[in-house]
Amino acid sequence: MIRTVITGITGRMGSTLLRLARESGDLRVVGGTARPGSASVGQDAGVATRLGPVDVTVVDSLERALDAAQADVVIDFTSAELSVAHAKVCAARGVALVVGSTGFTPEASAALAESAKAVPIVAAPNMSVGVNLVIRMAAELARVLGPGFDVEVLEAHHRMKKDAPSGTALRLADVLAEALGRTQEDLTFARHGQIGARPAREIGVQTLRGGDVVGEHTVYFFGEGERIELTHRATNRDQFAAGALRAARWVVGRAPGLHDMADVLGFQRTS
Ligand SMILES: NC(=O)C1=CN([C@@H]2O[C@H](COP(=O)(O)OP(=O)(O)OC[C@H]3O[C@@H](n4cnc5c(N)ncnc54)[C@H](OP(=O)(O)O)[C@@H]3O)[C@@H](O)[C@H]2O)C=CC1
Ligand SMILES: O=C(O)C1=N[C@H](C(=O)O)C[C@H](O)C1
Repeated sequence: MIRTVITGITGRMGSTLLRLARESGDLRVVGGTARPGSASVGQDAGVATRLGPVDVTVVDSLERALDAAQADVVIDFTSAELSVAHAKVCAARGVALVVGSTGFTPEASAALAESAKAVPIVAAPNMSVGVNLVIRMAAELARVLGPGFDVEVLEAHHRMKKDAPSGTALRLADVLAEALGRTQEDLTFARHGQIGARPAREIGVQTLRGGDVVGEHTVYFFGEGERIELTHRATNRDQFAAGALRAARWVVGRAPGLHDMADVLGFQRTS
């Protein structure tokens, strides 16, 4: 059994992870955390998430969770800031980590990489196998279609999402830029007013927010007389959680290092 701690266990992803881990047969949830002061601290995690008792008491810090139970891996879908702090705790305690949080600044990414010198970490903005295939396919399409096509990325998420553009849209933009020999300077995140003709090198990244949209990403390749649209639509969170559990199985026992879902899935890296 892989002894697993889930941070933010009552969150949208945390509760999905708890449900799927419980059904998995090979992962045992031995700890869970929630925000200090949250009503769920001190409750059974299964009761707090309406799954039914799981005999895991929610605590208010990762340190407390790791003091209370020996763990092989921590799965963290909270926020970039908190994931950096959790990675430091994992590094100090020698526990492997899976990070699904998004919204990383360059400094936060560097801090995560620092912790990965001590323990193995898998971090990816999207843990769905389908999305990771779409990312690969987008890079391949860009390489084959070349500069004659204008490339745009559109993402849509629920009204509660805190970061924009989504981590997945940013990853798509990065792999598209690399495939097309473009740079971060070529990424455009907003258009308004007299913007003039579209620069040929531009890669647009646009954001929609509303309702309960789980996660949608489309890459448009606009050509002359034709266009290609590559779309992924998540209709629930199970595939993100299933990917994270797959990453947890993969990361336990690895040497220290920072890994992506592409490594977990055995893909060649695209960026
Ligand atoms: N990689 C992937 O495949 C995916 C990534 N994500 C990313 O995962 C992250 C979480 O998303 P989502 O589950 O929708 O967000 P939620 O807000 O539902 O979950 C985050 C949870 O973390 C809790 N939390 C806040 N502070 C602490 C703390 N100090 N200690 C412990 N827990 C804390 C929150 O509690 P409270 O509600 O009280 O603030 C909340 O329950 C986001 O960055 C999102 O973009 C999401 C889906 C898929
Ligand atoms: O916050 C979300 O919900 C999601 N966030 C991830 C992202 O930012 O790419 C992945 C997924 O689309 C859901």
